Amino acid sequence: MPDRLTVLVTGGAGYIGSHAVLALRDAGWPVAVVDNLVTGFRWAVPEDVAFYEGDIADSALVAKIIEEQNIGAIMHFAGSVVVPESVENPLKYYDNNSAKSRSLIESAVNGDVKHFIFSSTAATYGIPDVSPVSEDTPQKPINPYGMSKLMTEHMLRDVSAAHDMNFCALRYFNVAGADPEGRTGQSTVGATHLIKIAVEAALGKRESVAVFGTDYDTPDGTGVRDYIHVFDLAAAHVLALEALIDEPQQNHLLNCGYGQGFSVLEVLDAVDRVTNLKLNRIMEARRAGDPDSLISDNSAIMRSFPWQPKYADLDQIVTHALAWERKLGEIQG
Ligand SMILES: NC(=O)c1ccc[n+]([C@@H]2O[C@H](COP(=O)([O-])OP(=O)(O)OC[C@H]3O[C@@H](n4cnc5c(N)ncnc54)[C@H](O)[C@@H]3O)[C@@H](O)[C@H]2O)c1
Ligand SMILES: O=c1ccn([C@@H]2O[C@H](COP(=O)(O)OP(=O)(O)O[C@H]3O[C@H](CO)[C@H](O)[C@H](O)[C@H]3O)[C@@H](O)[C@H]2O)c(=O)[nH]1
Repeated sequence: MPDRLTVLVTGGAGYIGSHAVLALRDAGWPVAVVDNLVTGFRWAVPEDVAFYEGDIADSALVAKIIEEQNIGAIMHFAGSVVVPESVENPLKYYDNNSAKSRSLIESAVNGDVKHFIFSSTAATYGIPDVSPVSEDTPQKPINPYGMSKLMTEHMLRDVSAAHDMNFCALRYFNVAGADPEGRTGQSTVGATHLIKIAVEAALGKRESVAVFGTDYDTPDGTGVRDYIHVFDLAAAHVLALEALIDEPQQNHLLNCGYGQGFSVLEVLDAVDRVTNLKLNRIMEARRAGDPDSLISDNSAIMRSFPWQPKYADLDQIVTHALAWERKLGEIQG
């Protein structure tokens, strides 16, 4: 069993970060969180977790946290995540995702932090020529969001070669669902993700769900994605931490998905099934920049870590997303 170092989770008040905090705690890892609460929520972090409100680029603050909490590893979720916004305002993304990651990595090196886990994305692949997509598929992002993340992957590769730090970049496919115990979930205001939107519609928070494009080169003409339950994704982060500690010379670049695709219509059918409702679907034109299909080849993560997904089931993902959406209604009043 590796030493119980303390893990600094950046963006731990956000959607995926708050699940990682719970997964780490459940596995017995001491945790601290830094978050500037731009899109996150203070209440999403348990009271007994050390919480620092501030920016990852505030080097004095990060140095203080590393010192005070004896940080041995960083899980870096903090960032800006809206693809169309990155097209309109690329400098925001190159600042918050690339420049500020550079600053955080520098703080990690200066603070002698030995392990770094980074939230990367399938958006670094752009529109791949192959399906499923493996890690050696050329990374050709088609938007500033994907490019801003790819730049950070490159920084980590170079820094780990020059300094005593190893890293794991996890390239998430489509993250969805919520903590099965209902402790946290996706609370993002104005979210654009399909499953979040569909459960909002099921609860009457929206009138309808738009289906963006019906003429894709897919079996039913709508976009196909590989949806991964956020609980299983958080578990993969804990395994990544343990792998980095066990083998300090080894880095990992790994896709996170189940290797199974579902179309937009299949997702909406699942929501109908789970809720016993019929969502109002509005067929619309394609959304700019959407690939037909994005499915992960997940054989590398299955080989590298003892990862055993528990919720690789679309109906389970929808059930948990729906339960959280209900609870969120109560929290928000
Ligand atoms: N949601 C997805 O489907 C998805 C897919 C691939 C990758 N990712 C990546 O996962 C990470 C988490 O995404 P999420 O969906 O949980 O988003 P989120 O917006 O819910 O979480 C991001 C958190 O980071 C905080 N933050 C942002 N900039 C910060 C800064 N400069 N300093 C300190 N805190 C800051 C926000 O307040 C928020 O709590 C992101 O890096 C994102 O790019 C998400
Ligand atoms: O209201 C909606 C929302 C989405 N879609 C469709 O549903 C699919 C999934 O769209 P999402 O917006 O849920 O997710 P994306 O695949 O666009 O992108 C997500 O996954 C990417 C990686 O694959 C990036 O990480 C990105 O940050 C994250 O939002 C796409 O075919 C999209 O066109 C609709 O039809 N209607």
